[in-house]
Amino acid sequence: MLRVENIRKAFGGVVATNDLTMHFPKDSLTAVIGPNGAGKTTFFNQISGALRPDSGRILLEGKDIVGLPPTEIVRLGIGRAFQVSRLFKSMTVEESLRGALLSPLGKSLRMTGRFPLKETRDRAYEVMDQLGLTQSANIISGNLSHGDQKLLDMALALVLQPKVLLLDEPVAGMGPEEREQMIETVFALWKKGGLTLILIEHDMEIVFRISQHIYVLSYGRLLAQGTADEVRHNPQVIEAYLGTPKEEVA
Ligand SMILES: Nc1ncnc2c1ncn2[C@@H]1O[C@H](COP(=O)(O)OP(=O)(O)OP(=O)(O)O)[C@@H](O)[C@H]1O
Repeated sequence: MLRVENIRKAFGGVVATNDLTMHFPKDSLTAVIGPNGAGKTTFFNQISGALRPDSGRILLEGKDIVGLPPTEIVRLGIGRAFQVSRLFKSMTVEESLRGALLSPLGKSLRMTGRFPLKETRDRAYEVMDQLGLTQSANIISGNLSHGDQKLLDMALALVLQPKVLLLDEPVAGMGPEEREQMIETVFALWKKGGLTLILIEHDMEIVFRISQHIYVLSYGRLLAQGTADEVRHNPQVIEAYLGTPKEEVA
């Protein structure tokens, strides 16, 4: 579904992503982890088109998307929910979602037939149902709890029916209960099928629990990859996180 080949991005002397090659098969759930400053956000920024790689290719279903504007990348099927919610704070949840569908981008998706629904309301409610937001349909977005704001953030990406969804730290800043709920929601969403999910997350317990495949970055490079068990016991990963190869991560 999505393949990045040798992407490199430097900021002055800092190489934030250094020759990264990764593959995200259709309908997979993959986590990208790494210590602070490893290059995770820069990696997402390149996929979503916010940053252009200095070199390398990003192939979505075989088409190189490097250099395309972010709106075009969304139109091609890559959605992103942000670490910090960017919401229409003064609109209700339903209005926000319908607003996204009525935006030029939403309209163009509907017209190309990838989004065949005539009624934006139906689509808005479908996504609210999926994420457990229906009861909050009439609440002003700015008044939602932190967890529900993150759900709305995800809903705004989902309402446009992405093929690939980038989730940037979905449980950041949440208490244990909210965190559990969010992970269940994300996992159920992915389980339903039809979505290739890529997750940046600092909470290792969650990453190890739900990911099919994990890529570990360190100083912009791919340090390790594999299943949860492979990564958890990888001495290089343990060293990168704990500074000592003697103990195990988590
Ligand atoms: N716009 C920028 N200008 C200069 N340096 C940057 C910029 N963005 C990122 N960097 C640097 O690139 C490196 C990778 O940063 P990035 O934010 O991608 O890491 P990260 O893995 O997402 O970190 P965190 O987990 O702390 O969010 C860091 O050294 C960071 O200081």
